[in-house]
Amino acid sequence: MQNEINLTQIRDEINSIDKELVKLLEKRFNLVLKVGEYKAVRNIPIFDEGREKIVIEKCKKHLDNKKYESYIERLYLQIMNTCKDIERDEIKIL
Ligand SMILES: O=C(O)C(=O)C[C@]1(C(=O)O)C=C[C@@H](O)C=C1
Repeated sequence: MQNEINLTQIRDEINSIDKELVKLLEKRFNLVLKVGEYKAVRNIPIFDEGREKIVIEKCKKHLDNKKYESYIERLYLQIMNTCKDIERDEIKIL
């Protein structure tokens, strides 16, 4: 059926975008770990509210369609929460 073929094609495209997203997220995680190490050796707190606001504002500006702004905001809060978890879990300064 035409509709099923179309669904498969769209899902293939989603799969390939997910592949790129995961690769980029992994790069982001690796960079965040470097920030975490920098902070750990200097005793700087992981959470930086001002930086998180800047990240969200910058990301919203990258959107072509402003109707997604609040979704990008929520998604980035979640991404940064996960990044903070990674910093807490992975960085062990003895
Ligand atoms: O830039 C930092 O200071 C980070 O630790 C990275 C990051 C982020 O994921 O972008 C994570 C936690 C902070 O609250 C702010 C930003």
